[in-house]
Amino acid sequence: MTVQVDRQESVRLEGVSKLYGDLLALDKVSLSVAPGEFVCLLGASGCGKSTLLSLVAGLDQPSGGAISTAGRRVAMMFQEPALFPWLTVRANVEMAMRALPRRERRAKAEEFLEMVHLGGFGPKRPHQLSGGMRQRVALARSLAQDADVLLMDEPFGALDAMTRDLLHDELERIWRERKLSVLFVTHNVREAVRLGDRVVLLSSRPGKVVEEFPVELARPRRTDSAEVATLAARITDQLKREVARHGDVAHKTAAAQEVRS
Ligand SMILES: Nc1ncnc2c1ncn2[C@@H]1O[C@H](COP(=O)(O)OP(=O)(O)OP(=O)(O)O)[C@@H](O)[C@H]1O
Repeated sequence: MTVQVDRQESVRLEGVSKLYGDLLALDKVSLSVAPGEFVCLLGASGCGKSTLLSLVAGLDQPSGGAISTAGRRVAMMFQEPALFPWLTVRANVEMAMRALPRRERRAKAEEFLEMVHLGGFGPKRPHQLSGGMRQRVALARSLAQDADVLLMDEPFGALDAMTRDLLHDELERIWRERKLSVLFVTHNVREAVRLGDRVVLLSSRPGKVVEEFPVELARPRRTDSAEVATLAARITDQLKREVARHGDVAHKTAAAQEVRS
């Protein structure tokens, strides 16, 4: 099934379901991301957030429904930077641009490293960098794919709070400068409110969109501000209600049967 995407959407999911054998991971999820929009996806552990990103990235196929990225280039970034340890930082970024001539590739890699504040670190190896710096390299590599849509799966989940704050600032700047559409998965409600134009809450498995929260706070925001804390508390309450519903086996079985039939 194909899905029409209008100019106001970079990514569109319509009634997307995903079954792994008997396990229904996603149940008729409909969601869209506008060009230049930053959408954060929250939900209990195992509710299908990573599954959703991998479907949008085309790494796997949905069992039902349709997904479109309207021909836009999509890059994905994971919690682990997954750099090649035997290559230099610059060569890791260059890997994303193998189609370009060597000289151009090298110049662009330097440009992307500057963008993430790692100018001068190109000749280093990943093990010579901190965790935050390695994640910056991964971000530079994603940007080097010349993507319009950036899918981010808990990219800062393993970092300390201070490093995460710095990376939030950098990601926000790059998102604005490059007019990216971002779909950002996190467990951290404050992080979602700090970054998102919109926070989408998925139910416990099978994942379904239960509520969307527009974030109308001025940018740049501070993770520790009262405004962020207030909205984060509201979202957390709703998230807790979803987690509490997790034992609803009858509902899950019925939904799985419906997708299969
Ligand atoms: N390739 C797979 N084969 C079988 N089951 C899978 C596969 N990938 C994910 N699942 C299952 O699908 C469900 C959703 O997993 P997924 O990783 O998408 O959730 P998540 O919301 O990203 O979880 P977390 O927040 O813990 O990272 C889980 O029950 C998981 O065990």
